[in-house]
Amino acid sequence: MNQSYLSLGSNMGDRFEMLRQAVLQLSTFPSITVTRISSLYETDPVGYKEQEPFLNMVVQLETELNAVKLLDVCQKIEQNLNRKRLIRWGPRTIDLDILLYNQDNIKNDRLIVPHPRMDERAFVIVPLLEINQEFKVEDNFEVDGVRLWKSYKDIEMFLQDVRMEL
Ligand SMILES: Nc1ncnc2c1ncn2[C@@H]1O[C@H](COP(=O)(O)OP(=O)(O)OP(=O)(O)O)[C@@H](O)[C@H]1O
Ligand SMILES: Nc1nc2c(c(=O)[nH]1)N=C(CO)CN2
Repeated sequence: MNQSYLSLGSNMGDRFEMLRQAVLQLSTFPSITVTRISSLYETDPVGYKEQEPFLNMVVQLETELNAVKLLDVCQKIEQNLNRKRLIRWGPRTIDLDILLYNQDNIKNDRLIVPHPRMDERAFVIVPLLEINQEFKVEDNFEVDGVRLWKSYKDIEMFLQDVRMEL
């Protein structure tokens, strides 16, 4: 069995519902078990700044899929949730990135793992540290623009939560 961590982010439409649907689709995929979820964080946009704040979270999962197959699933979920992306690092309904896959270092034409930009992204590191205390951060790591938005006791409580957010 393989363990992986994914980063999820949304800043278009009903951001909460996008995250909830993405985790629901992951958790109902046959060879994936979502084992932990972080809290949800509201985060200032990084990279391209002229856009709405994001909701971000990180999930831990176990899977029999190899990393490229897992990426296929992530991209399928992005399509299902109607992701449209016009600007690099710009607004999106949902983004799923593979942060870690076991302790593997992967580099091929579709995938780089660990995710090459994760170390500099507080919106990734803060939720990741919440569910993976073994992850080592750089000494000068700064947390800026990341605010706790909502926490859940467990995955079921998250999946059952229904709210309308515009
Ligand atoms: N670890 C990874 N997780 C997800 N996609 C990756 C990874 N490494 C490389 N990729 C590739 O990156 C491509 C572009 O991904 P995407 O459009 O989500 O980028 P982005 O989210 O805008 O930017 P960033 O990669 O900085 O988060 C994907 O088609 C995928 O093949
Ligand atoms: N706060 C925040 N900023 C971003 C995000 C994101 O998920 N959260 N995703 C990006 C593209 O990967 C670019 N900038």
